[in-house]
Amino acid sequence: MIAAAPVISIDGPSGSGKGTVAALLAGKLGWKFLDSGALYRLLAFAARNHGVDLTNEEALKVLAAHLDVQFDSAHDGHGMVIILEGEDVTESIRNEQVGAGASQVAALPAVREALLQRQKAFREMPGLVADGRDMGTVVFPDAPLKIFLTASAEERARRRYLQLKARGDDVNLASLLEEILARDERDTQRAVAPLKPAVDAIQLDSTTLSIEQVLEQIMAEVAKRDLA
Ligand SMILES: Nc1ncnc2c1ncn2[C@@H]1O[C@H](COP(=O)(O)OP(=O)(O)O)[C@@H](O)[C@H]1O
Ligand SMILES: Nc1ccn([C@H]2C[C@H](O)[C@@H](COP(=O)(O)OP(=O)(O)O)O2)c(=O)n1
Repeated sequence: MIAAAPVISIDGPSGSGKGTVAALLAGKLGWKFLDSGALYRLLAFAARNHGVDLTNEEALKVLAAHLDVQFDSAHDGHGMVIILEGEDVTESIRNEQVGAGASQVAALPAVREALLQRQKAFREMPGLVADGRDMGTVVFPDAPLKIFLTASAEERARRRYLQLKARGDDVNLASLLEEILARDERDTQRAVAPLKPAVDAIQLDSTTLSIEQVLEQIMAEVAKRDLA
């Protein structure tokens, strides 16, 4: 039997640093990268474009199954470009409105089922770093290294505020904190694949850690397991 490619799953709430750390880790290891949240964001974005209501599970299931999306490496070699139906949506899916819509469609079982195979297909040699909410619990339960990354809600709101402000978005810290708390609530309380640490996950609180310190701690776990 051919061994499956190793997976490092990084799950956690919004703003804990998953996406940043997962992309850096994948770059460092030369592994593939799955930003699973982008799929839910793309679905919420496509639904708005096509006039599909975010509660219409049947229509969203069909849309999810036919989502015409491409993840390309950026020309400068950093990051990823996301193309939806021929349009570059890399930036436009990154606001809190799309994030909230993503969290809403992500609670629907038929949507999660429709996106499951698409996520599993990212698993390729030499390995995959996967970021999301249920990477270690549902999509890649056999991942040899599972990280559950957290930070206080206040710190996560502060990070998101700085990130969106740097892009030129008109943002407000108090409402970002409210949105983050509402999303935490929806993501942890839903019936299917709720946000929770896998029993064998390593929990890392990044509230007072820099991105480099988080990366160092994960690399130490990679080394312990001889993954690279
Ligand atoms: N440990 C950290 N310390 C300070 N800022 C961080 C840290 N981790 C991530 N950030 C910043 O916080 C913002 C949100 O991080 P991101 O990776 O998008 O989080 P997530 O994917 O968990 O929502 C980004 O601007 C990122 O640079
Ligand atoms: N594996 C995943 C990834 C994201 N989701 C849902 C729940 C999240 O609130 C939204 C958006 O996820 P995303 O990781 O892009 O959001 P953040 O960058 O953490 O703010 O999608 C999910 O249910 N399962």
